[in-house]
Amino acid sequence: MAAFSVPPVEVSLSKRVQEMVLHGEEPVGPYICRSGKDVGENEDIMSTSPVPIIDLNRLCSSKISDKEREEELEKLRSALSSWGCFQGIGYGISASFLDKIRQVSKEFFKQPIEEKNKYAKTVFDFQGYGADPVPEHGQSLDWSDRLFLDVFPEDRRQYNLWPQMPISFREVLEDYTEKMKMVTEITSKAMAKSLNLEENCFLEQFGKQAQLAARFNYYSPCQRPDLVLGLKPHADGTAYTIILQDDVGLQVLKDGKWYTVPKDPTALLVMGDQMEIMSNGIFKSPVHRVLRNLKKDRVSVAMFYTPEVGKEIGPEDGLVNGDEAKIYKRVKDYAETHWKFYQRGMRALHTAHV
Ligand SMILES: O=C(O)CCC(=O)C(=O)O
Ligand SMILES: [Fe+2]
Repeated sequence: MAAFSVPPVEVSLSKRVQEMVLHGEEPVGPYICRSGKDVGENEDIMSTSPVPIIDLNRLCSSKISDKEREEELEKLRSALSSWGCFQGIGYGISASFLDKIRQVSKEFFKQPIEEKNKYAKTVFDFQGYGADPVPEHGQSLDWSDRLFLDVFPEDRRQYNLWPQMPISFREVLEDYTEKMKMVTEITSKAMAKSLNLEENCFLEQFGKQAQLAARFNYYSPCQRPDLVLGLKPHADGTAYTIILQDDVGLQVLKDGKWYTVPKDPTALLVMGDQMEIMSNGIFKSPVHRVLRNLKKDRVSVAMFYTPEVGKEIGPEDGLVNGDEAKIYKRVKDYAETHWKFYQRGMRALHTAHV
């Protein structure tokens, strides 16, 4: 299968965008529309989308009948094999806590650049404040502000890069990390059960030291949302990513059409490439992007969940009948392979095909 290729963006535009971000400028003038669509495309941002909602409480609670549980599992399987993602609710995390993590994220980004630059990273680093690593000449850059922090295993934390302001940032992120560990456990088990597999099989593949990294994204209001994207079309190289948003802007591609992920204060969106590999292609990993908004800013927290460093993962035995049926092979550190393609605006899933 050919790699998914996103239309290249002019090198000059990429450079210009980065310079403008640094100087807090807004885009004006005849730039190429980065989504390749007509001006005014953002009008569909408010359209309601049928991105499936899965109630995880219905899968875990003893008060739910077997029939209802089966129905929810079927819904989950169908969501992941058609949309490749779902909005998860019922994880048992309070709305007020989710508001807290959105709040500290926004407060961090609203600070003056000098304050944020205390946590600045170089263009070669992953962790810290600032744009993605930029080794590729002409790599297309996103119109967003970012903070990227490894949060689990704990020895990967670089606390010197964790913001000291707002004052509660560290405590809230530590708490959020614990909650996300619980979310990955519930989600991985639910995914396995939806495929009639032993519930721990995916967790065992990821390993006990599976990694979590938080990417805080901030998209300021933009005078020309028709000209720039907050985040270019891409898929995630993670086992799966868990996205918390405070407003609309995120869109997923399905059957050639972009759908806006609705705003739901307690929902966590789940999607990622490695689940496609481990489910032997039954689940799909969707391409997604983020649009900018004329008047409102937006914050999201993407928690990247990846297998332990150096751990091989592959299609579950229960899903393949002999090697012929295998669509994907076993891979190791796929997220790194993915990253190299991502920087060139491409997908990496073809590298995992048999
Ligand atoms: O901002 C969002 O909602 C999406 C973020 C995302 O796709 C990413 O960080 O990979
Ligand atoms: Fe993403």
